[in-house]
Amino acid sequence: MTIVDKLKEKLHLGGNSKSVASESPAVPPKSSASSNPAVPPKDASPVATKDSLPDLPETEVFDHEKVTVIFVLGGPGAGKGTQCENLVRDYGFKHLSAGDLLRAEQTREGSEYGDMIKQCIVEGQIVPMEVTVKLLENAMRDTLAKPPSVSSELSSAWEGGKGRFLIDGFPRKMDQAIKFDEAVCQSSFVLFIATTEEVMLERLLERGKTSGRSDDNEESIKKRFKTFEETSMPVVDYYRSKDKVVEASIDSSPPVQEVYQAVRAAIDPRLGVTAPQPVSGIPEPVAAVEPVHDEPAVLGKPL
Ligand SMILES: Nc1ncnc2c1ncn2[C@@H]1O[C@H](COP(=O)(O)OP(=O)(O)OP(=O)(O)O)[C@@H](O)[C@H]1O
Ligand SMILES: O=c1ccn([C@@H]2O[C@H](COP(=O)(O)O)[C@@H](O)[C@H]2O)c(=O)[nH]1
Repeated sequence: MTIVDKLKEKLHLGGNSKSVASESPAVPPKSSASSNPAVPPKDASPVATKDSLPDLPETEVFDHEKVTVIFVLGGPGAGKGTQCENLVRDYGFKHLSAGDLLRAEQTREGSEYGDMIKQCIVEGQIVPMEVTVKLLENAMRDTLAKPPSVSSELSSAWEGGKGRFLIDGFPRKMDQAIKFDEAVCQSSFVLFIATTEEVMLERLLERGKTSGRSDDNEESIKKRFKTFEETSMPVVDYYRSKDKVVEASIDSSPPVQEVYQAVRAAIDPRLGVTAPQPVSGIPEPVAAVEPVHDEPAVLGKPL
């Protein structure tokens, strides 16, 4: 068994993907002074060496004809998680936050990646994509094996191997976008929400009073803004160039419910949603319907 195989076994990151690197002889990391191969030297940007990272599959693991993936992007504190909660309730999505998965892996006992993730998060840096993509792949597999309970109107979204995921805060870097679309599941579209740095800073500092997050402080927040502009906005632009962003941006400055109205109006046409039935029972055209927030969306054909 190679070092890579052993690491994967310890990490529970193996999945059922075809391993290429694990067949090669293990090459110990050269640049890290740490005994943990995934931890970068203190003065370097936190990059793990290729050998210490999980292998990823080469072709799509989940059939995008059955499994719908929507990426939810926006700056730190723009309100992605908040809007996802609403969408889960009304559309029967499974919400997967890349940040939450990384934080869970960071504190998982025995994780070889814990220190690296911790350092990346506090520095506002992007964790090497192999780790995040594998965590997402595993979470999707687990969810499809045990689908969430949804209302009867929405149950068809999870039948016969089908599923629908909101992947929040991912992809943050071009390599992640390309790898996920190619090897995990081709994404359907991107929901992009945006507000000013001033608003995001205020929200995050407020959240930081109770969140316990190591990056909800002014120093980390500024670094996260920089990474978002330099590394993550090109991802949004890339999807925009492929006409996969629902709107140029949804302004997330107004109150939550107002933002949610804009979110629903933007995603419904892409989802093929038929309007929630009005009291009279006569369906109205989608464009004319003011979203009814407490009613589930009736989903049309898969994307
Ligand atoms: N429209 C809004 N108006 C006021 N406060 C909001 C709004 N949307 C979200 N918030 C608050 O702002 C904070 C950040 O929101 P949220 O956690 O949803 O952002 P996020 O984009 O997921 O952040 P991160 O990228 O850091 O995980 C939360 O405390 C949330 O309650
Ligand atoms: O794809 C990703 C997503 C997140 N990260 C790291 O996690 C933190 C926090 O992310 P939130 O979405 O705000 O919860 C982010 O700043 C990155 O350090 C990542 O590396 N890759």
